Amino acid sequence: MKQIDVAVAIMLNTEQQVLTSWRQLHQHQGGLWEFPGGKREPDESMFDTLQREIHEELGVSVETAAPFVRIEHDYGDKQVSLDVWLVSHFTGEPQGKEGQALRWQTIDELEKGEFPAANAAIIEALQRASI
Ligand SMILES: Nc1nc2c([nH]c(=O)n2[C@@H]2O[C@H](COP(=O)(O)OP(=O)(O)OP(=O)(O)O)[C@@H](O)[C@H]2O)c(=O)[nH]1
Ligand SMILES: [Mg+2]
Repeated sequence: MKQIDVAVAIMLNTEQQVLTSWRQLHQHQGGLWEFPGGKREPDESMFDTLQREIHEELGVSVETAAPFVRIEHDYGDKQVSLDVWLVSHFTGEPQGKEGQALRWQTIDELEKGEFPAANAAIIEALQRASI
């Protein structure tokens, strides 16, 4: 089975809130909220992907990130492997560089039903971990 490797960022601010962004309707799993990130390109490490995607989508530089969890999910039309990182330090103020809406929420406020199905396991892991 061909899996798509995706780097996903849990961007944390100083108030322990997490950044979520809206997936536009034309995207896979569009109309739902996500954690920013995207697909790995050939010859990139997952950390390279994380830094590139976060710079492209939010205009900020990831300074410190730690691997958090890896989630594999089969959507039927696509199989994804989400490599989820906790980003505790970044420089710049996140902006929706691709026109996407952004919001900050506490971990308790994250609602599984607003995200793609693969994210339920990420949200559970965040809510279990005391971050
Ligand atoms: N970024 C991101 N992708 C997710 C999440 N959850 C999830 O299932 N995915 C899936 O991961 C895949 C890749 O994400 P993406 O669409 O952001 O990839 P990308 O930024 O490279 O986009 P592009 O194809 O427009 O260049 C999509 O199939 C998407 O549905 C999530 O929380 N964040
Ligand atoms: Mg993306």
